[in-house]
Amino acid sequence: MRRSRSPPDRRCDVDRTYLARMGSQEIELPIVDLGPGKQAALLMTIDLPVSVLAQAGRELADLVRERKPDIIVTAATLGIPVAIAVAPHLGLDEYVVLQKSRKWHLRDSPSVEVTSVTTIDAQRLTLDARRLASIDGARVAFIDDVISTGRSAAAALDLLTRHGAQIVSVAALMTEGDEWRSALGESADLVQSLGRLPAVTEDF
Ligand SMILES: O=P(O)(O)OC[C@H]1O[C@H](OP(=O)(O)OP(=O)(O)O)[C@H](O)[C@@H]1O
Repeated sequence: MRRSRSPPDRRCDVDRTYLARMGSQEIELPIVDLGPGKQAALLMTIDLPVSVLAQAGRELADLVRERKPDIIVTAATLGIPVAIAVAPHLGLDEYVVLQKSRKWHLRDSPSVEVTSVTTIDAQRLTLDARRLASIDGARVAFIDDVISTGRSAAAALDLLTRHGAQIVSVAALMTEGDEWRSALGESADLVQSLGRLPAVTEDF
């Protein structure tokens, strides 16, 4: 695959990749279809080299640290490696995952419906009832890989605040476009990230 060395935020129209700046690092992302007439530069944390994600975790922790979180909460699936990369740099050994798989042991746990930018059908974010005590009254940093429409983060914040969380940061490796600002409302001011991807568009 031919690599373009264009600066961040330049669109690469031939090789179908996009070079983005994520903190101190440059990452090359595939441009993919996200439904009829919609394309995006796709950041998948499972496709990043371990060393790149580790460095990003250090740098995202450097941003979040000033908010003094007691605990990190993330959303399955692709936010999990980000939470694990960030936590040690904040001196945190515990994190909570809002799960998406329907499980017998979660059938009595609180949940909320969500449809993200990538998904075709609605999913549910579930907060394991056994972890409610870790959330109630805690300063929570919600950490995800990407914030695009903002619907996942907004749903997560709704679920967490209903169970006593004080949200002090909504952090992501990258934001995508600006749609998330309206979805998050006042909580948009809490967003921290290492970079920005172009909006999902018809003509990438
Ligand atoms: O701002 P939004 O439009 O909500 O998009 C962002 C969300 O989309 C992705 O998750 P996805 O729903 O693809 O699930 P996955 O992590 O399980 O792949 C990503 O991990 C975020 O949680």
